[in-house]
Amino acid sequence: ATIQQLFLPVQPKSEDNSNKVTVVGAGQVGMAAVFAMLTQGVTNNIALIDVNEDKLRGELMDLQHGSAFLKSAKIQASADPVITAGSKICVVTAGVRQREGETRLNLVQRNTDVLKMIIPTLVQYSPDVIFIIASNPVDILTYVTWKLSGLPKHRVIGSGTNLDSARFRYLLSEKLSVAATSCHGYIIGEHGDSSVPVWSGVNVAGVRLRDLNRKMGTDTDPEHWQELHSMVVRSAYEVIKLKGYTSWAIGLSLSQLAHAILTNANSVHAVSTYVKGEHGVEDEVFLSLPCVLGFNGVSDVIRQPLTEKEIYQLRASARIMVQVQVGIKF
Ligand SMILES: O=C1N[C@](c2ccsc2)(c2cccc(Oc3ccc(F)cc3)n2)CC(O)=C1Sc1ccccc1Cl
Repeated sequence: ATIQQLFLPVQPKSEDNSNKVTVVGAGQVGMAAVFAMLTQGVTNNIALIDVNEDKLRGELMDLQHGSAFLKSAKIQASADPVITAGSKICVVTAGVRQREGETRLNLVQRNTDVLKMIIPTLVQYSPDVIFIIASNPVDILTYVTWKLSGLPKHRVIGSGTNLDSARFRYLLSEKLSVAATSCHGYIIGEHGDSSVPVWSGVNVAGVRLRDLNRKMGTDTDPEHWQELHSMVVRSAYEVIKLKGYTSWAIGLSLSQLAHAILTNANSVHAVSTYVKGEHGVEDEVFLSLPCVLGFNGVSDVIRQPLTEKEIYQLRASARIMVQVQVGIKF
């Protein structure tokens, strides 16, 4: 037959799971992350999990139809977690969205109930997995995943303020007319409205902007740099109002985190990590700090010198995390 004539079989093809990534949740964030990882060549082995089988099938077919434009990607999609076996990374975007007027604790409990069903199974199929949590509220759900997974804390990471920092760097790049990749600055702490910009670290080519304007980030700053951080928060709400969700920036940020881990880059990223013992935080909470990411997840946390005010804000967030965490039914 034709195929026999075409091929002389030499040996079975190998199963390569060396860069296998599972994405849980085929929603806007999950699919943006999948698309970013495939088009950036972060991985060519993806398992996509969701409860909605029709959505999964549609996304799988649509992605497979792009194969001629991708580097021989192997894409699987199923509601059955067996396809995730042997994953190096599992990106969790699954979760329910906050309802009108819903309390954060209620949202946390509903998302915890989702995680209770999937995290233990994912660890069984991929015991060496590293989790990257993107579901909200991300800092608390990263803690929940750590507890449910039983994995060491360096193997459970939250996207945290990676997106906040990316938006901050974009706004800075617009203000300075310099590429965002050359504008450095970290937003740390609790993801979202209460995040903490570390003004002392904002720099271009190592030149600290605060050395040029000592009032930077204070209420008496004539240049109102604090406005840049407020814009980070406001733009999140603006995007929701305009398109109903966010996807591209968070998808790219998740792809970058996966890339750092899969290539053992040891590059530094603001991600939500176990911060007990740092900056005077005494509780078992996850907040964002600059972390060195490689094959084993977080290898180091960067110890930035912080102002009294920055430390106070971190500790205030830690107290709020604990208040919500003690109310969670595992
Ligand atoms: O860009 C984003 N889109 C979001 C969203 C909401 C519905 S779909 C996606 C979004 C936007 C605004 C508030 C908002 O409020 C929430 C709601 C629940 C929750 F647990 C955390 C934040 N969520 C999720 C989210 O975390 C971001 S990033 C962000 C959010 C607020 C301030 C600063 C930043 Cl950097």
